[in-house]
Amino acid sequence: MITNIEVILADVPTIRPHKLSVATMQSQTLVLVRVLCADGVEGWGEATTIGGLNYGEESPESVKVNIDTHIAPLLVGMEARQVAKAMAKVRKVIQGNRFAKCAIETALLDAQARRLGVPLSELLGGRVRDALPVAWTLASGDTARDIAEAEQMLELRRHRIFKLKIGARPVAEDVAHVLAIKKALGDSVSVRVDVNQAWSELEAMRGIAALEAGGIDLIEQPTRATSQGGMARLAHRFAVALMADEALQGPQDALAIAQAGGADVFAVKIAQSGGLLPAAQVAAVAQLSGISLYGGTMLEGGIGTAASAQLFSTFGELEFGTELFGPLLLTREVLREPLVYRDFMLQVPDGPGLGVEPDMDKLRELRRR
Ligand SMILES: O=C(O)C[C@H]1C=CC(=O)O1
Ligand SMILES: [Mn+2]
Repeated sequence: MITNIEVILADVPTIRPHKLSVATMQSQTLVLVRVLCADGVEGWGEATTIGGLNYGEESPESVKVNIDTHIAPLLVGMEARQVAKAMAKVRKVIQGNRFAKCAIETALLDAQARRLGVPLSELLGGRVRDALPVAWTLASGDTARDIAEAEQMLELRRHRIFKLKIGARPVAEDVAHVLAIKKALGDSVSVRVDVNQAWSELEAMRGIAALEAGGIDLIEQPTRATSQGGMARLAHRFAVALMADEALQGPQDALAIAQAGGADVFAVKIAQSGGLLPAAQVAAVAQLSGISLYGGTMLEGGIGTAASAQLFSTFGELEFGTELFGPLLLTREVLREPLVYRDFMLQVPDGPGLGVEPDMDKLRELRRR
């Protein structure tokens, strides 16, 4: 039986300012959900988002209030082993709130997988890989600093895929910044950009043409998430891969984008999809439609990152890799044993459930009061 659900907010500074077109992050608010069950098993999930309400429509505080006030009372007293039944109730009664639903579903699945003594991946169809390629995001805003940072990552053998956050500056300036970095790093690394919806369709036509000519491998969410027609026209026009991120808020969007030819690649995000199982459906739509997969992040800490890794390990095809570097952007670790990044890959934890343990002493110190 589910006996208690607790939501913890923890503010953790980032290792450097992280500049997106919608916000500059100096810290990240981790939103952690802990589900306690009568049989002594507990499960954890994460609902971390980016930049308060700059990026999405749920804030850390709204997730906490909505779980505490509306979602937890629905679940306490229900059978903890019946995860699908519990989530069906939440999905029937609660509109929206995809991040909150994801954290709850993750925690219930974590508990159930621990009970069964299997890694969470095995409840999601079973893993086909034990390590995932991980991109690093260069977002200091400074070209020389970004190049130095990328060279350091190559040296450490931590990342050889780099995603650049652009869209805050005029198109020509952003293009010059990206191409200078591409030129400095050479052809053995993959350089990609994320515009976070900043461009108009006309700006996108100019920007993408220049980036494609400069050897950039992937263009993420160049235009407004709501402009599905625009993305489809751009995807039709250019050979370089275009990826949907903010436009993908679950399986229904996945189906509509696939039918409209509105992307070559899907950034699958567990929270943005509304949970691990809806995210698996997003991936299934992609695979059935000939759309490539990429494992996205909301810059979560170790718990959400482990949950994402458990799901992405089940994807048969993962052509563009992942960006599960969230914990590496944070100055504090919340796990007892940090996730392992080695040889450009994140090792998918293989213990029961998420395969990671939160450090309660560190959380007590970091949590908001
Ligand atoms: O993809 C996004 O839009 C959000 C996030 C993921 C990596 C990063 O640097 O920001
Ligand atoms: Mn993105």
